[in-house]
Amino acid sequence: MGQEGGGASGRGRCRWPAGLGDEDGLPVASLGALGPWRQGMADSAQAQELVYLVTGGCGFLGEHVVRMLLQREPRLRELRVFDLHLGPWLEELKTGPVQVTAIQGDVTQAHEVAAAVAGAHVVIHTAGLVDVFGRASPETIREVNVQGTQNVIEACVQNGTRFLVYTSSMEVVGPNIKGQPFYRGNEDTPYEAAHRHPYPCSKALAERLVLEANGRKVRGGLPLVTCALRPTGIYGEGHQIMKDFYHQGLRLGGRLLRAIPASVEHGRVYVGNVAWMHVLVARELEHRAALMGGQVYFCYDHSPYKSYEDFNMEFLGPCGLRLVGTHPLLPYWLLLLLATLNALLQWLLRPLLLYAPLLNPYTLAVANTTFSVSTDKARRHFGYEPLFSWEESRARTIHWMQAGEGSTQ
Ligand SMILES: NC(=O)C1=CN([C@@H]2O[C@H](COP(=O)(O)OP(=O)(O)OC[C@H]3O[C@@H](n4cnc5c(N)ncnc54)[C@H](O)[C@@H]3O)[C@@H](O)[C@H]2O)C=CC1
Ligand SMILES: C[C@@H](CO)CCC[C@@H](C)[C@H]1CC[C@H]2[C@@H]3[C@H](O)CC4=CC(=O)CC[C@]4(C)[C@H]3CC[C@]12C
Repeated sequence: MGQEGGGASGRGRCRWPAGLGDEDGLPVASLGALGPWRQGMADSAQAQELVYLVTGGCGFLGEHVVRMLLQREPRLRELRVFDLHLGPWLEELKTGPVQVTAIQGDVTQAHEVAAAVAGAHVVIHTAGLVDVFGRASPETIREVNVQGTQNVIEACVQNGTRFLVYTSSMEVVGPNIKGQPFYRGNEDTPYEAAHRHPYPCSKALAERLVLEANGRKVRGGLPLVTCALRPTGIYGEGHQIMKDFYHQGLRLGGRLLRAIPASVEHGRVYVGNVAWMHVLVARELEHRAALMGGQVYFCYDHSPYKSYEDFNMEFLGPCGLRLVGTHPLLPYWLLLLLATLNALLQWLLRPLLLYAPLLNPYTLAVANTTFSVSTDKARRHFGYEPLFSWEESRARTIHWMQAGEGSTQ
């Protein structure tokens, strides 16, 4: 099953596995009066029968998915949390009615993945190496993001697990190497998805593998049903880069210097809503396999369209920082020079130490290119509505920022 329409497909200059057809014309879901959330709640009298596996369940997004599943999936019997590094917070979840099983493992190790998947009904695969700063080698990024995903798919097939949700990324589409804007586009918007950086290349390859696997026969003969969610830049409780900016601002005496024009629009989405979308998709894949199988969905909510820096100020402002300048304080050519110098320094210092600042030519290009989404595909296909309003998402993020050490309030 291919994507709906033939638009922003993520088919770029990375090396792709064998082609996948682009089928179209799927019927639009009619959800009736009850949205899926309320249907789920109505299900609460049902037996707790399902086993879910969340890979990367101790990461920024993964933790929110784990907590959301425990709160909003009444049919859950066992929740397996698989991660390279297990968080201590998992312990407190083990006292509830659902069996929470922590599995320390590596997605690049096929046998570890297979053991974790055995007996699971649904896999939510969020594990990934999120690195646009040159911390890891391209080979490692590929190994974790592409081979790790292939291992997850094979484990589903071998074990008879039928439902697989993959956390992809907007980066699968863009911004592309030409720096072309993607302004409030949707899943069908035509856009040349051409990448060179290892992270978007790896996410695009992995997404392709997941979509191609839709319809494969799993053990027992039934078809695998897969789909991919593409978050834009995620923010919320646990967002490390937001904390990095906060500390950078403190070092600069409570100021951040504007580097990117305010007119460059960035799509951002609250982590609680991204987690909610994963939970809903996982639940609805079973009932709407023909419609949703092999599909991609951007993750979206009611967060406002703003530049990356102006958006961050929604949270950093209440923590006592201010953004200096209505226009970039440095000309773009100078920023690019600094970014290039950073990349050169990283290369020179690599034998001695890891130098990986936020600014490099790739992050500058992403921050400086409009990429925002406007779509209702998730609502049409599986009744998604954001669980958290913008006001609530903002308040929760500010609360988390202020509770952290070093807050100026
Ligand atoms: N942070 C963002 O703005 C966005 C993230 N994404 C995607 O969402 C997913 C989650 O990202 P975040 O939560 O932000 O990153 P994160 O780094 O906080 O979480 C990733 C988790 O995967 C685990 N992991 C890494 N390598 C592993 C391996 N070999 N085996 C098992 N576990 C491994 C890490 O330990 C970590 O807990 C990733 O797939 C990422 O590509 C997509 C769009 C935007
Ligand atoms: C030029 C600097 C001046 O302040 C600002 C640099 C900001 C960058 C570190 C970020 C700007 C855009 C971010 C990326 C974007 O949100 C999309 C992403 C999707 C993912 O799947 C992973 C994370 C990221 C690549 C995200 C990373 C940080 C930025 C490049």
